[in-house]
This record gives sequence, structure tokens and C-alpha cells, in this order.
Amino acid sequence: MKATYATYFVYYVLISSGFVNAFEPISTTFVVGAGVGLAAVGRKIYNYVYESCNSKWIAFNSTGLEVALDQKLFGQHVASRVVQKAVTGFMNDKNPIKPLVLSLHGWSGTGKNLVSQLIAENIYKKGMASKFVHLFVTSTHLLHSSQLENYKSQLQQWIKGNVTNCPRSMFIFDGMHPGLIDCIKPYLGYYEYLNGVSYRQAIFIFLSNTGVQHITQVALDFRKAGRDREEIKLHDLEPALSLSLFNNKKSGLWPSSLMDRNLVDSIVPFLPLEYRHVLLCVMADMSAKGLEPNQDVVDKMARDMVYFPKSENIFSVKGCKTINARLDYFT
Ligand SMILES: Nc1ncnc2c1ncn2[C@@H]1O[C@H](COP(=O)(O)OP(=O)(O)OP(=O)(O)O)[C@@H](O)[C@H]1O
Repeated sequence: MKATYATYFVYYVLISSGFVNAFEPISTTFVVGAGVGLAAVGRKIYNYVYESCNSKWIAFNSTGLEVALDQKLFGQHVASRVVQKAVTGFMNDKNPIKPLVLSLHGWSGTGKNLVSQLIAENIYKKGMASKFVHLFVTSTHLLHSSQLENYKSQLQQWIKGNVTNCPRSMFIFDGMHPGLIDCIKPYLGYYEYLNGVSYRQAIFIFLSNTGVQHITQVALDFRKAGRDREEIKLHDLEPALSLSLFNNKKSGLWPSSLMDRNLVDSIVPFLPLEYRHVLLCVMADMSAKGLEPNQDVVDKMARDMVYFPKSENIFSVKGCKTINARLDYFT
């Protein structure tokens, strides 16, 4: 369709400039053909150079995601499996009946943003820098209630505009004002079209720390029973986590209120990180910064983190967060 308009345009310019006599059929055919060719080449170059909503820029790499989760995400065997399965199933489905909605739950610094980044990197050629990946960070306290209606309509326009522009858009919501939740819900559902736009190819990822106490309790129980952390399965975590989300739903707490009408496809629990995982994070950050591995620095940094519960000092309060920033002080 674009080529047709471009052709008409080229033709119009050539006729109006007197270059072509509109009533002379041979040169007319030649010019129209050349116009179509030029427009097609132009479009190809544009799509090659500028990120576009097509398979050159957006292509799922299932093996890439599996390898990335395996090598870059420490101590999260449950989250890793759930994410791999959910994303692969969705991306391989040619006709999904709803957008993919993932709800990631865990303490600060346990890898929720990292996982979102790994998903983005294995779908979009430009990863988090893609113009089709949208990060929405908001504090629960930032909005003034008088501005709420305004923000709601802006948020809806923002989602609609982005999905209209590219159906395979990804939205990451890190925190959310409770008053804004309801306006997002329609986009997560089973509608084929909503005001002429289909949201079924889109991906919505919600990050929160709702229900983390339950996750910690399961991790502690396994430990007390002398069982390996790696033995923890999704079904050990999900019932208590879902229950806490359903209970929270009554108070409209984010993201519990999304539990309505099965809008969430997968609840992804992130376990609290232990000392041994912090060691791995320090080593990974050292290598990412091009530093020589130094066991003394690694131990010192891991020991310097604060751990809970107080009596046992098992889990890192900040997970692996702040390590990257503090590395400079230790090296
Ligand atoms: N499980 C993990 N494995 C490897 N690195 C991790 C892990 N968790 C966190 N990190 C590292 O710690 C830093 C912060 O992690 P991230 O932003 O993913 O945490 P988060 O769970 O999203 O925290 P918050 O809830 O505070 O936003 C990142 O640099 C990340 O690479």
C-alpha cells in the first residue's frame, strides 16, 4: 500500500515537473515501474537501518533465553523454569488468545529486572534499548489524586499507541499506583479487539514484592528440614503466594487486583538470595567490568552485605543489588 502511494507521489512529481508526459504510455510505464522499485528499495533500506516492527528486529531466540537464564541468573531455578516455559509457549503460539501477562514476585535485588532484561534481549534485537520495549517505573506515592484521572487516560493512550505502532510490544511495570491498575486491566484480557486494536501479541510484565514473606518461609522450611533449595518446586511456592495475592486483592493492592478473571498467566516467584549467590554476583560483576578475579575482594564484598533473619543471617537483604555500585570501593 505504501509503495502505491509512493509510486503515485513519484509519478505526480515527474508529471508536474514536466519530466513525463502523462499521455505517453511507454515512458509512463517505465516511470511507474521505477517508482515502485525505488519505493521498495527505500523501504528495505529504512527497515534495515531503523528498528522496525518486523521479524528482522523482533525474533524470539528460545535457546538464547535458556542459556541466558542458566548462565546469568543465580539461585532462581524456579523463576527460570517458569519464565522459559511461559515465554516460549507464548512466542511459539501463532494465534494467542490473550497477551502474555507475567507477575514477578521477589525481594529487592533478586533478579526481577534482570529477567525482564533477558526476555527483552531474546525477543528484540536491541533488547531493552528497543523502542518496542517500555519500562514504566512508578512509586505508589508519586501521584496526586487530583491528577489521577489525567494519568489514567495518558497511560491508556500510551499503551494503545504503542501496541497500534507494534503489536509485539513489551511493557514492564515496576511498581504501580493502586489507582492506575483498573485502567490497565482491559488490555490484559481475552478481547480480540479493543477499540480496533488487538493486544494479543503484547507482553506485560509486572514486578512487585507482594507475597515475598511466603516465599521466604518456604525457603526457610526447606532449609530447616535439611532439604536442598534446588528441590523447591513451583507447587511448593505457588499456593501460598496465590493465596496472599487473592487476600490482598480485596484491598485493591497491586498487583493482586490483577488476579481477577485469570488475567495473569504465570506467577513467578523469586527466592531470596544466599551468601553463595552473592559471591557469584560479585564475580560476575567483576568479570563484566573487566577486572581480574580476586577471591579476597569477592569474600569481603559478600561478607559486607546484610543478611536476614537476624538470628541466622541466611538471606541477603538487598539480594545482589548495590554490588555493582560498591565494587569500585573494594577494588
Ligand atoms: N539472581 C540474580 N542473579 C544474578 N544477578 C542478579 C540476581 N539478582 C540480582 N542480580 C543483579 O543485581 C542487580 C539488581 O537486580 P534486579 O534489578 O534484577 O533486582 P530486582 O529484583 O528487580 O530488585 P528491585 O525489586 O529492587 O527492583 C542487577 O545488577 C542484577 O544483575
